[in-house]
This record gives sequence, C-alpha cells and structure tokens, in this order.
Amino acid sequence: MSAVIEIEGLRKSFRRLRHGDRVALDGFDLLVEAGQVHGFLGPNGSGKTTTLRALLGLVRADAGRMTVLGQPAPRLLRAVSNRFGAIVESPQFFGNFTGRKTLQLLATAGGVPAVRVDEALERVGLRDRGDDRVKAYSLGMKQRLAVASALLKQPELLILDEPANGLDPAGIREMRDMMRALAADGVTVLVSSHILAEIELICDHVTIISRGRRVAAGTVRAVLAGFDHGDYLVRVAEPARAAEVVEAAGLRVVIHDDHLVVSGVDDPARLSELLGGHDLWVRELTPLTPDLESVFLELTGARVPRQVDDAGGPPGTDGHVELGPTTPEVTA
Ligand SMILES: Nc1ncnc2c1ncn2[C@@H]1O[C@H](COP(=O)(O)OP(=O)(O)OP(=O)(O)O)[C@@H](O)[C@H]1O
Repeated sequence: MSAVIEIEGLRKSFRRLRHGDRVALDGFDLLVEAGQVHGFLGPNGSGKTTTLRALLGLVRADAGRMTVLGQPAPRLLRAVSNRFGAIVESPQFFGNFTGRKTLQLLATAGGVPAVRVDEALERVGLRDRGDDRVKAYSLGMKQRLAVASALLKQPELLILDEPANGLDPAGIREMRDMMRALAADGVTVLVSSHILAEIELICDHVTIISRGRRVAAGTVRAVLAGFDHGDYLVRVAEPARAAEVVEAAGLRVVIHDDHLVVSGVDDPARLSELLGGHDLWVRELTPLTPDLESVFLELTGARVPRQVDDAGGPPGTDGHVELGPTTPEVTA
C-alpha cells in the first residue's frame, strides 16, 4: 500500500506571554495509507487540530517531515491540491445562497465541470435540499455541504477535523453514512475525533495522540488486541474459594460482589476445568474484550468524552482535560 499522508517527528510549540511555551506537538508521527478510513483520536487539546493545520500550512511547524500524496507538505501541497480535500476550519457559507448555488460558484471558480455539483450533492445526501438556502440548513447539513465542496474536485483523499462536533444524533449518523459511502468509493479518509464510538464504527485504522505524541497506531482490531489481557468474568457459587484456586494456579483475580474477573487466561476451557476439579462449577465465563474506550483511557488517562448528544456536552470545553502519565507507544 502506498503512503498518502506521512508525518514524522512533528514539533510545534506556541509562544505564551506569561507561562512559557506550550508544547502542542512533541515529535508526533502519523502514517495514512491509500484506501484507509483512518481515525485520528485524542483527548481535547492533545494536538489533533494543530497537526492538521501544520500539514496544510495553516500554522508553521517547528520541526518534522510531512508529505501528502508523495509531495512535501505544506511546501509543495499546491502540486497535489486537486487530489485532496480538507475541512479543518469551520466552513463559512453565504446564508442567502442555496446549497446548489454555493457549489456552482465554487465549481466555476475551481474550473470544475458543472455536472459535478449534482454528483457532490448526491454523495453527501443533500440532493433533495440543494435548492434550500444555506441559512435554513442544520449544522450537520452545513458540514455536509462543506464536504460536498471538497468533493467537487473528486479527491482521492479527504481530511476532516472533528466532523461530528456539535451534531445531533441524526447528524452524526448521516455524517457516518456519508464517510462509509466515500470509503466504499475508494476515497482515503483521515478523520479526527475525540468521540471513540464514532471512530470504532467508521474507521479501520486508528492513530491515538496524547500530549502531542503518538501513543498507539494500527488497525483498530490490532490496537484492541494489544490491550487484550485475557480477562474473563467468572460466576461461581463460592467466589472467595474460587479466587484462591485461581490465584494458586498463577492467574490474577479480582473479586467483585457477585463475580470474579480473572486475568491472563490463555484458554478458558482450562480455567473451567481447573475450577471444576475443585468442585467449583462455573455458571458463567465471559471474555472481557477491550473496546476503544478502555484502550483510550489506558493510553491517555483522559476522561472519556461524552457523545455530543449526551446531556452536558463534551468535557474540556476550556480546551483541556487532565491527562495521565505519558505512556509508551503501542504500534500494531
Ligand atoms: N494558536 C494557539 N496558541 C496557543 N496555544 C495553542 C494554539 N492552538 C493550539 N494551542 C494549544 O495546543 C494544544 C493542542 O491543541 P489542539 O487544538 O491541536 O488540540 P486538539 O487535539 O485538536 O483538541 P480539540 O479536540 O479540543 O480540538 C492545546 O494545549 C492548545 O491549547
């Protein structure tokens, strides 16, 4: 597979008048290959937007090597500007124009055939609302109109920064369906988010950033597998005695109110046999497979951001959440 985005050793500090420099990126690496739907995941303030802005030349990096579609970025991005689209800043549209008119103007300005306007509206699910004024659009529809504007060029790569931010559940679902459809058409997608469930549903690959550094990368499945500690939930009649038996066999165990969690289990049949050999009959034996949320917590120590549709909105609206200690990188 060929690399579509490569970032190596990206560094960026922001000058602050009173409290010294703020290190936003501390040697960050990212590799996105053709055909991937790649989730760029990290807590608020971990450096996602700064990375994308540096890649696109919206902010100057202090150090690091970046390429987009084989071209050094941001220096020679212009050479491939027709092959990728990026929505990093909140798009602003003229509210009195319709969605179709907006795209027609952009198509004319970009020398794109007019026929692509309807194709783009169709691809983002706005065909039936194309003749409504943009000021009547929901936030999700405006986001999709922005994606449609990027699709006019028929890009092979789409970069989206927090596309689900601020959307209601229906908007999130529409955005997700749209990304899936683009991926099915062979568009490589890099999507940043702090919403774990979204990334798990949409993406095949993930890079996790914490405090400006990559702390995990690989296929979602492989990253999850790297955090599979062989944990099993076990229900037996005598949990305390069962725990002794399990511990004596060299396995780690935590006793809960009505069950045990046994760690380091290679073969659940052996665990069942072990307990049965002591007249402890297993009523339930369930693997506790990690999800992206538990991996994210383990790697970043961040509070798990709520879905935007949850009451109260995401935490860290001040731009930050508390992070745990720096964790060694996991690459899968
Ligand atoms: N223009 C700026 N001036 C000063 N500090 C900045 C600036 N832009 C970003 N930062 C800081 O750099 C760090 C990384 O911010 P960034 O916006 O890249 O994080 P993020 O992962 O995109 O977060 P979010 O999910 O909240 O958008 C934060 O500590 C932020 O406060």
